[in-house]
Amino acid sequence: MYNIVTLQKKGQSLPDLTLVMLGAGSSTRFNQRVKKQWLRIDETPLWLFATQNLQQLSSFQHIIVTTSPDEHFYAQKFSDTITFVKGGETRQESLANALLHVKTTYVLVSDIARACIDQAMLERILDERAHADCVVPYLNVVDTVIYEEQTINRDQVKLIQTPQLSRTDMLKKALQTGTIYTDDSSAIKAMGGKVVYVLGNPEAKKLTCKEDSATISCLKAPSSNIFVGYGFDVHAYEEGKVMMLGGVEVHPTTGFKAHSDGDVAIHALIDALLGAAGAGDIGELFPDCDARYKNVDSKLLLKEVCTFLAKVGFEIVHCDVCVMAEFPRLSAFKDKMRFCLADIMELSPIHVNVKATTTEKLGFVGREEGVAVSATATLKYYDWTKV
Ligand SMILES: Nc1ccn([C@@H]2O[C@H](COP(=O)(O)OP(=O)(O)OP(=O)(O)O)[C@@H](O)[C@H]2O)c(=O)n1
Ligand SMILES: C[C@](O)(CO)[C@H](O)COP(=O)(O)O
Repeated sequence: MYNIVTLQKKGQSLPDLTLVMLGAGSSTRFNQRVKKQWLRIDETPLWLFATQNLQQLSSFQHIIVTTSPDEHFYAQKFSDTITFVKGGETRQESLANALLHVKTTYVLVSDIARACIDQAMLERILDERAHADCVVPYLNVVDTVIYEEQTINRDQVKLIQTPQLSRTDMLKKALQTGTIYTDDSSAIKAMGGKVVYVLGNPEAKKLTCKEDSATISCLKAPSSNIFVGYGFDVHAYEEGKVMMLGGVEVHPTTGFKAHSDGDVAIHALIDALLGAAGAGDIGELFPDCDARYKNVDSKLLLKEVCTFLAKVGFEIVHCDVCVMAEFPRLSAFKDKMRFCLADIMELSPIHVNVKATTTEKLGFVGREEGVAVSATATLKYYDWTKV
């Protein structure tokens, strides 16, 4: 667990300040399987890297991170000192959700996509807090600016950055108007609040498209560590059902007792994959009390897990599945399972191994009460510096 409260503070201590990190975007313009908030900077996801960076520059009474609803359960596993709030459809909706939890007089709101904020820039912002409803960093424009076919005076154009410091009461009020603004200062200004502009920093550039990542200097490559996960699952036989194992039909009339299709091999494999990512277990993603998963084809669950792992920054390296069954005999199906699983995981078939064994008539497998499967999976971080 990352213990962010123990990181050393270099900067000002502002006990009446909450930090809100906005990280619930859909990363559409980044246009990669991995979402930009989950790029690993060495071992740390970008959203946490950006949060820790600000936390080292100042003290905050409370830290809130907005996450996409699908990634909320996973983000929570990284820290027990951060409050995680599910984001909304727009940046503003995510901010409004976070503000419900803010109790301090001031709130500093930052895009997780602006990860390289420096001490001097943050101090310029914090130093102005008594003089404005919102303090906002900006950059001057150095290029000619044409707006609707007309060249306009570039000296009157500002490029707006984050973090922005607002009086919490003003920001809460400003967001109640029903208009969608692309930043906090625009909402406060529209309400007649006082906005003070301080110089930002080109280094605080927002990571928007893939190409930006090479130009943002504080972002370091992901670690080359390999992560191993282990999964185990058991299902009892049930007559009158098709038996699915490893995505393949292996028996027409004796299947498994289960909420889903009972593919015990895929379930063990999913647990191994989630284990390697530190993402809990299959029940956290697909609860067996959820009607959506009644009789569900487990191949679809595996696909969903693969999409999730890619989104949060992982690539699958290799999987090994060991099926323990007295019945049916599986040697004729092992290769079919391997190819089927490899196809779903978009792996070369050589990186999926399927083994079958009996348990020499011992235990519940030996008594032909059911089938047990164990699986391991290895993952590595997606190397966004090489693509
Ligand atoms: N519904 C949203 C949309 C955006 N954000 C956050 O607001 C910041 C600015 O948004 P942007 O960088 O544009 O991120 P995305 O919305 O993810 O990008 P895109 O528009 O390309 O999908 C980001 O840190 C993003 O995660 C958010 O918390 N909730
Ligand atoms: C808040 C912001 O980063 C200031 O420049 C920007 O407006 C975010 O806009 P986006 O549409 O969410 O990228």
